[in-house]
Amino acid sequence: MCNYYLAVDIGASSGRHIIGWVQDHVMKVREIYRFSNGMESVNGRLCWNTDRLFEEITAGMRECKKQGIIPRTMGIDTWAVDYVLLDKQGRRLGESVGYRDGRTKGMDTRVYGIISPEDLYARTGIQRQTFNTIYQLMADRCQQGKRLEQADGLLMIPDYFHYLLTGKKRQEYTNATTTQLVDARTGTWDEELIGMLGYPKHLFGALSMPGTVVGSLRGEIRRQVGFDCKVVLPATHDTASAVMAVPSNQEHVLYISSGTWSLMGTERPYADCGPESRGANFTNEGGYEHRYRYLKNIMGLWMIQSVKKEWEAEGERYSFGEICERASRERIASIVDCNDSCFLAPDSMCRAVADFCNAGGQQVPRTRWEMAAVIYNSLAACYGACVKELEQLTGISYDRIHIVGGGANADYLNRLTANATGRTVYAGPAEATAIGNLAAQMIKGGEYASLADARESIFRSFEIKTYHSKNNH
Ligand SMILES: Nc1ncnc2c1ncn2[C@@H]1O[C@H](COP(=O)(O)OP(=O)(O)OP(=O)(O)O)[C@@H](O)[C@H]1O
Ligand SMILES: C[C@H](O)[C@H](O)[C@@H](O)C(=O)CO
Repeated sequence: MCNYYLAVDIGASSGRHIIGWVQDHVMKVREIYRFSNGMESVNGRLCWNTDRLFEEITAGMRECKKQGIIPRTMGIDTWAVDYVLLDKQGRRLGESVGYRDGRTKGMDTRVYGIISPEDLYARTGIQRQTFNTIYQLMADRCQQGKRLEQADGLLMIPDYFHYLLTGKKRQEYTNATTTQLVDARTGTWDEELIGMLGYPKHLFGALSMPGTVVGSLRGEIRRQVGFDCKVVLPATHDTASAVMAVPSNQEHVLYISSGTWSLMGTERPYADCGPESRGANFTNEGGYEHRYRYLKNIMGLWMIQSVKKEWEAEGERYSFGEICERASRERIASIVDCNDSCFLAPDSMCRAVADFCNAGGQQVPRTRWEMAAVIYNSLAACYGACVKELEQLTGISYDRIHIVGGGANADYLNRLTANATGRTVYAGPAEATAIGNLAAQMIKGGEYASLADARESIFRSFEIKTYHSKNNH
């Protein structure tokens, strides 16, 4: 008899319930339930529909019961930086505004009036992104009257869902670091910084590490889903979970966690909060066992998701596989800077890409497939530049790149990446985030002795495709 574990992995574009178990030291997984996700406009703000997402979470749990698979433990991971405020009764206070909403415009200037960007980076090691929680909280303070002062609790999105499941409020460490309010050295909230910014201190409690037991399901949830189980914290930031599933125990490994975003970097035992890292806008996000994810956010497959959606609105529906394959036949050479802020939340991604090409005197894509080819080639070019920066900053030469996440399925992009970086690319597993989520639970459950043990098992359990570069570095 094997033990089942349930990972609920909710990305910015889709969520899924994945059941995992270990047999003869091999990890097996099975998808039980899948649902879509995306920000929705509420009163002119881009928000997450947390009520619907929670309904999807319990619907997937009911499906587990229906299939006769009762997990021993479960855990939820999601994207980072966004949060829910709670009132004194523990109810959600207002909407959970999504990171692509424009409310943080100008909030960085306000924060820098209180603390310089240099000092902020030296303390937290987190890259500057206009949507980090630190700036969102400033927007809350400046634009939402007394909402922040009235709040009795602040939970990041997965913490909020764990709370709805168990009634227990926990603030998980890996996701907390993306707020840009955690001290990179101590791994605890930077209370002095929080005080300087005037954020209510009672919102920031003790941080809990992945592997912590949150508790059992509340009675109401037990009745709804038809079973009880323990909720165990995974690395609740999806990127932290994905990196746990990078299938290698080599000392120096480069990875790209490729989904809505492309997170490219390496795992390190310490944070580098120095001026060179700040200048290159690398981040030091907190990872499992206080490892650090030294990486850069690259706009990622959001660009492809966006053009796909636009084409669908025009009545043309294509799968990601089809888009990728058709793009591979094109020869257009135009390249855009994927990290330009014009691609963060444009009204039309197609127009934003075309305008960028036009402004630089490059060929403007004329067809859908040329548009997709420009995006894939631009992402690969960005990865190529990022490898160089990483090698310069770390002083280490890397010979391989592991691509994990849904983007590992993008065959054409993998080939372009191998050529643009001059490195061998290993693509897979595609469900790395859910697998990393499961790994944290399975280590807690005694199935694996350590993260190294889990990674070795993941390497043997899932298909990993190899792409050799035509341009050796
Ligand atoms: N068969 C495929 N061919 C090409 N690309 C693919 C394929 N399958 C998935 N992708 C790419 O992977 C991306 C989805 O990644 P993933 O499923 O990890 O998304 P997500 O979980 O919603 O995002 P995230 O967790 O990063 O926010 C898609 O946007 C798509 O571009
Ligand atoms: C804003 C993004 O959510 C975040 O930076 C990224 O790490 C992520 O969570 C991708 O899923």
